[in-house]
Amino acid sequence: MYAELAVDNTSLNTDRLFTYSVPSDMEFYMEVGKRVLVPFGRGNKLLEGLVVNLKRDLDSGLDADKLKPIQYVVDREPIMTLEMVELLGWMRERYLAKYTEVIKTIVPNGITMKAKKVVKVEMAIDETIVDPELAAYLNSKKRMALENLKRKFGEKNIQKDINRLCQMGCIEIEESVFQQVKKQYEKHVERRFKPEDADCIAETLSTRAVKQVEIVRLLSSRESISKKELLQAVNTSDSTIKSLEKKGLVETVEREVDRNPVGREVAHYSKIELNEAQRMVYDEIESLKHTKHLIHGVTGSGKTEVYLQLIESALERGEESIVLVPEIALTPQTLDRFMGRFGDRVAIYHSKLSNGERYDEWRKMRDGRAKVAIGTRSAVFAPFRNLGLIIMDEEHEQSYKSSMNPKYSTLEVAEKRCELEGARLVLGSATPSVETYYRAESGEFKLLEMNLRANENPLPNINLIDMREELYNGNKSIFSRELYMSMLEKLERREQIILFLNSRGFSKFVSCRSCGHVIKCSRCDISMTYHAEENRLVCHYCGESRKMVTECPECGSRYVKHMGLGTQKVEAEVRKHFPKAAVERMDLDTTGRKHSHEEILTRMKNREIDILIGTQMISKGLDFPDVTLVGVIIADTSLNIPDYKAPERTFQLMTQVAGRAGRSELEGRVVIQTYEPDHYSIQTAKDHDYMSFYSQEIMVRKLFRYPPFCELVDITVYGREESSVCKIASEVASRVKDSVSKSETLRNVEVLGPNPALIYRIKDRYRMKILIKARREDMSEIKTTLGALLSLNEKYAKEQVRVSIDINPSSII
Ligand SMILES: Nc1ncnc2c1ncn2[C@@H]1O[C@H](COP(=O)(O)OP(=O)(O)OP(=O)(O)O)[C@@H](O)[C@H]1O
Ligand SMILES: [Zn+2]
Ligand SMILES: [Zn+2]
Repeated sequence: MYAELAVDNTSLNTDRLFTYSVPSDMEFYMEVGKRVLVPFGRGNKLLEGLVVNLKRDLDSGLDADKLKPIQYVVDREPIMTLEMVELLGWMRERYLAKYTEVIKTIVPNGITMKAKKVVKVEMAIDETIVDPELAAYLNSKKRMALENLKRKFGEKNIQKDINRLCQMGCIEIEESVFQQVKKQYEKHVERRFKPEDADCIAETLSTRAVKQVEIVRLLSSRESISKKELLQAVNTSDSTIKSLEKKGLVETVEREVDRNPVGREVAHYSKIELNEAQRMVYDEIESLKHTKHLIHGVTGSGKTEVYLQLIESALERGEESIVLVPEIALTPQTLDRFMGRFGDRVAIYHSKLSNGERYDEWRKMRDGRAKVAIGTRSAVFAPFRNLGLIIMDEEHEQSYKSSMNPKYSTLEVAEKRCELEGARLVLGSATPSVETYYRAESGEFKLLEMNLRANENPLPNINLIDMREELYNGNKSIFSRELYMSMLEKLERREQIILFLNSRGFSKFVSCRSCGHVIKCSRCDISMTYHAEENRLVCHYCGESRKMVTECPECGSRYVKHMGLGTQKVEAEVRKHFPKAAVERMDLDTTGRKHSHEEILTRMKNREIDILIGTQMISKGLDFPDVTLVGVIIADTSLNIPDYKAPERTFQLMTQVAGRAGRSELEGRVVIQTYEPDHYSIQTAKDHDYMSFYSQEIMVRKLFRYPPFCELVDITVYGREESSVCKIASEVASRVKDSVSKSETLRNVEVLGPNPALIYRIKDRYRMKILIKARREDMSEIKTTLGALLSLNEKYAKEQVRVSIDINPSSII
């Protein structure tokens, strides 16, 4: 038998499978998806590999005698199912990534092992031949990591001795594997008497042994208890337990514990009777297996309850479920609903978990103790074996696209996984992405609508305020009169306020404060970017550039500015104008500590905060009944990011933020301040009119040829030396252009660039971009060229330049 392995060798630039022979005594437990250790390269260094394929016959061109044998099998159970191994291969091709990169994405850090050198003592060491302390230590331990030995005695002191002992055959150095993440153990006290004997035992114990009696009584109703808990409950010390142990009534054992990633108790969250709209959606999804669904439901329509009940019915069938939420929506509120309904059958999975926590959660799923995984994008790889359902909430969110290799789209991976494993896929959003909605219209997803809020309250009324008029009328403050008055009113009624600042895109675009005109590129209809160093405006799509204007080309006003306003400034203004209100700010600065995010939300829930100021972080998932006013300080900042997705993002943000207001019986109000009240993103958001937004946006996409009407390939060339980056970027561009123009079939492919990236320099690295627009059916041919490009990275590395490729990036700035 032969095995094809993906070997974990980071120094290798070629990405292929390596063939090894499987020793015959290993054959019966060799399986695809298990990890093995193999000697690699000339030095026969012991490396880890994943079994991707098993074969009876050898491919021609390979010589059986020259193959090395596999040395160890690491896993007793495969770490990947056959379907996951297939997904691995698919991801590698789709995202032009390496095997090892994809494996490390699918299986969490900490599961992967590292080979370590271990010293094994073969025969007793005479203390006269080496340092006596070392000899004594070796003799007492028999086996230890070389690392530890070095640490204890110092590298220089032992090197000679170790070599000498090796030559004499007293010790041997071997490679061994250690699990990087240690399991955690906790002491438990177990009952060793029959519960019905408890009374009898209690009587026989000395009358002075009150605490012992208490423990016996406590254990009469349960088999075991953690020692810590027991000591607290009975308020006693170790010696009490020891006495009982001596009498053979209890025994202390070590038990493995799961780390608790939530770190708090969660209240039960009871089932809610579905209303008619929810019921229809639920029935539809339940009736069709193997299908993809899109729930388009307004904010507060009760999508979460539908998810919960779908999971429940999957559980009844013995199937597992994955719930994906965007990074910023993984709030305690969301978690509580799932944990509150399904308890410890829920595993949590996101980037903020420690390695140990992630390892625990992973095994909980793999071993079948958890049946529901909830988490951010990597939860799509939850190691379930009988997957029935993947739910992707807020389907349109950017954080579902990975920006690290493999640069995968969570939606695509979820689709593929559902196809491979015969599971249902359910997408949910109040503002589906244009691409997804387009696919739903064309029948690829089953479209399900929920148009009303679950509690039958109307959606909040949205007021648009034209900030140009405010200025015209002499109001230079960041609050329009309308917003100011509304805030006063709500504070008086002791209701809560959320102020939202769209932090994306500040200082980037240039606009006229009197007429609202934004400087745009003449060829791309995208706002130009202000480059302070050269005092110029540049279009990041086509490269057009011109001098920064001093007066508005539209109205001649000299009040042309690039914008700049942060949450801190907003907070200061709020405190100045509303000195009595309890104000809190929630942004990246204030939520750095591990649970600070939770703390702020808890205080919000407890009504200790009157005004919560925040960025994107507070735009979704929050369900506070007393929030009756949402104010958007400036809406259009995200509109002017030079990205074709800017209008869509703005519409989504406005709709989501507005959705935080008026979720209970109290009437909600939203005030959106803007310099571009006529833009279709803002107009349609005001009317809660997704369809109207979609139909305008899809026309723009078609006209300018953007997704869903093409696939985008974003090539970034970056490095420290500006001239090398530019040189290689044009080389890359002409390679791509060449292969496109030579091809018969690639006539519809456009290659744009090279152009400087929006953020031209990050951490001293210059970045150039090349953008390819292609049809989906052209992609496989293009990938040949792209693959060749990536293999040139080795050559480019000499000039410290790298090429990175992103298929359908979440933004192209
Ligand atoms: N059938 C129902 N009857 C009454 N109330 C309900 C029902 N279903 C859900 N709710 C309540 O309605 C509120 C909104 O529901 P939920 O948060 O699930 O909506 P959502 O569609 O996920 O909203 P968003 O997209 O804004 O996060 C919640 O407080 C929930 O408890
Ligand atoms: Zn103007
Ligand atoms: Zn342009």
